[in-house]
Order: sequence, then C-alpha cells, then structure tokens
Amino acid sequence: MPAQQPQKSGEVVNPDDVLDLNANAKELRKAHTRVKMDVERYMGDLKHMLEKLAPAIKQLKNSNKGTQDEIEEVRALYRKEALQRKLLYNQLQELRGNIRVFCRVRKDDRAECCMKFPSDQDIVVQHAQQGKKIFSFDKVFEPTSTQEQVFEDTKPIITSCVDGYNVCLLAYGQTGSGKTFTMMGPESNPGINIRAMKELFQVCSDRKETQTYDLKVSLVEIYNETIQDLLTNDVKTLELRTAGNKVQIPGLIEYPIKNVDDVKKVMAMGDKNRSVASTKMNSTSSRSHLVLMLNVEGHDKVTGAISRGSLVLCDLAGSERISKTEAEGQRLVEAAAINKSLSALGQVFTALRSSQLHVPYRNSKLTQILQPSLGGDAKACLFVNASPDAYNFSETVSTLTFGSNARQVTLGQAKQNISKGNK
Ligand SMILES: Nc1ncnc2c1ncn2[C@@H]1O[C@H](COP(=O)(O)OP(=O)(O)OP(=O)(O)O)[C@@H](O)[C@H]1O
Repeated sequence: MPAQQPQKSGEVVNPDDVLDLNANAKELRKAHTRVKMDVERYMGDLKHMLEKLAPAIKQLKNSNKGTQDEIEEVRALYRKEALQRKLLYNQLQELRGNIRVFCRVRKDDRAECCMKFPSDQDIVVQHAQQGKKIFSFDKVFEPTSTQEQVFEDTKPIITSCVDGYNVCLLAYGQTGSGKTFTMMGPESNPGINIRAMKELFQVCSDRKETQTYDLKVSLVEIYNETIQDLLTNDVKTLELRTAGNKVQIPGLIEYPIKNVDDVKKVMAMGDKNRSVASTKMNSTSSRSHLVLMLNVEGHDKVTGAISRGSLVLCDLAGSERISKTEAEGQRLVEAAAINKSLSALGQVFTALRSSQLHVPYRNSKLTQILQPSLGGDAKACLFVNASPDAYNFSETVSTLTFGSNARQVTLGQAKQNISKGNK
C-alpha cells in the first residue's frame, strides 16, 4: 500500500482507504498482543530456569569460596613456614657468625629501573645487552622501603652492643646510591645512626632499675688514607695502634652522651669538619669514610658485673668509576684512595671467606680500624646500597657481587664482653 499522504482540509477521503487503515491497525494490535505474550512467556521461562539454576549457582559460589579459603590457608601456612625458616636461618647465622648483608635500592623516580624483586630476599638485575643476574641477601629493601622498615631489621643486632657485644654496621655502594641517606638520613627522616641511638637510650632507660650505662662517642673520617678526628676544629691526624685484635687511637676525643640531642650535636660538629666536595655524579658526595664509634659500658647494680660493648657505624665513601665521574686533580687522588681502601676491604672479606691464615687488615686504614669488628667475636652487618637505574648496571652488579661475597664470610660466634662483678 502506498504511503498515506496527509489530508488537506476540504479534500475528499476515499472510504476504501479508511477500511484499509482500520484493518492495518487491527493487525498491528494483534501483533502487539502476540509479542507481549511471547515476552511474558520468555520471562516466565527465564525465571523458571533461574530458579532451577539457583542451587547450582549457590554451590558454585560456595565451592569458589572454599577454594579462596583454601588458598588463604595455604598462604598463611607458607608465611608461617617462611618465618620459621628465617628464624632458623638467623639462628644458624648467629651461631656461625656470618656477616648479615642487607641490600637497599634507593628511590629514584627519574631512573629507568633495571630491577625486579621476586621476594624480600632476592633481587634480579636486568640489562638488554648485559643480561640478567640474580642475587640473594638476608633482606632486600625495595625503593619504596622506609627508613623505619630498614631500621627495624637491624635493631636487634645494633642494640646487642648494650649486652656487651661488639657490633659493626657498614654501608657500601656506588657514589650516589643512598649510603648517607641510609646511615644518617635527613633531619626530618633520620637514618640508622639517630634511630639506633634513640633505641639504645630507650633500652638503657628500660633497664635503669638494675643497670647503669656510660655511653661515649667518637667520630673520625678516613680521608686519603689518613685518620682525622672530626670532634675537634684542629686538623689533627691520628695514628692507629693495633695490639692483637684490638685497635687503639691515641688522642682520639670521646664525648660522653646522655641523650639523642647530645648525639645530634656531635654529628653536627663532625659534619662541619667533614670533607665534602662536589663531584659530577653527586653534588654532596662524601669523599671520605665516616666512622662513628660508640662505647657502651654497663654496670650491673645487682651482681656488679661490667659489660663493655661497642657499636661502629660506618658510612663508606662511594666506590666510583673514574671515567664516569670525570674526576681530575685532587678529586682523582681522593677517588684512587677510596677505591684502594674499598678493594682492601674486599680482600679482607675474601681472606676471611676462605679462612686464610693471613688476613690483610694492614693494607688500608679502613680495614685496620675495622679489624676488631671483622676479625673475631663481633657481629657485623653490611648494607649494599644500589641505584635502580639501568645506566648504573655494571656498578650495581659489582656492588651486589661484593655483598654476596661478604655474605659468605664466617666470623665465628659473637662473644659478650662481660667481666664478673665482686658483689
Ligand atoms: N631511599 C631514598 N629515598 C629518597 N631519596 C634518596 C634515597 N636514597 C638516596 N636518596 C637521595 O639520593 C641522593 C644521593 O644519596 P646519598 O648522598 O645518600 O648517596 P651516597 O651513596 O652517600 O653518595 P656518596 O658516596 O657520593 O656520598 C641524596 O639526595 C639522597 O637524599
């Protein structure tokens, strides 16, 4: 039927057309009723089907929940087992006297990250041309790790100096990799040094009913193979005397400290005297090894026993590739001295690892000063700091290799230095 044209007023309407229109409307109404009935029937069928499926769906949901619960249970078991394994491992390390090695990767938002962290003990370093390497440590701290988290893992070792242990903590790594950040940190977010002192004062205060403690600090830097006292304005080079496994530094200033503010004052004084110079890779690069030494003497009020512990916190100067930093003149001399003493440290680790009779502590002032901490009954902890940037791939691999080697060093079981009292 041709499409109906609108009727103009006054125009005559054909009666056949009206009949056709009525017939069409009737057909449309019938079709509408049929479709409505079909929709209602389908809806009924669907409802019926859903009702039939409901128990099956419920069962499926429950069985899925079961799987989730099972997965959670397995996860919890795994976590428990991993914790137990770690505790046993720590006990074994303690008995064997292994150096604990922690790896910390610095935060660097601009870096093209070349690392992956498959677990909190493993790190994978990848490079398109140079391949992939995996390293394991006692703990790996990712770039997102906070100063609190880093301190938490070292706390038990550090505080054991109060019980008469000699404890040493070193930060090693390429220049700009975050050693100073880890050890000292900014004032608003302090690193291990300040946190350790706070914790030590807390431990001493908790024991004040039965113990009294005297704490003294000294601060030196090893710059171009000379030892300088940082707690005096005089530029004073100190000598080292080694007697057996003990090292003495005659004339070294020791400051008694009573609280964290005293420590901060000492650090500020040392900072002022420290040789800091600008290099191409790090505008505040430390050109010397910084060694903070704390002696803790405890007196037991009940037994009269005296404990003598020490804590050595060492922020090593950055290892660097001279070609990259473009060091010249005085900076080149400094870089050579830094690299020489760091390789002397590596040689000491190699000798200790292979239980050689002769350990070459005397090859550098750094290893000489660290001899009591690395040579026998002390507890040692090494931080290997690394940059996540692919640009630093080869330095990172060399730092992590250094850390892996140090991890195999066995110092022997740590001993407490306690002399019996007369009470
Ligand atoms: N985890 C971190 N989070 C945020 N900033 C960091 C972190 N680690 C390092 N940095 C920043 O990176 C820069 C270089 O770090 P830092 O001075 O600690 O390196 P370094 O290893 O001590 O270098 P050098 O051996 O040359 O003294 C600093 O500006 C520091 O604040």
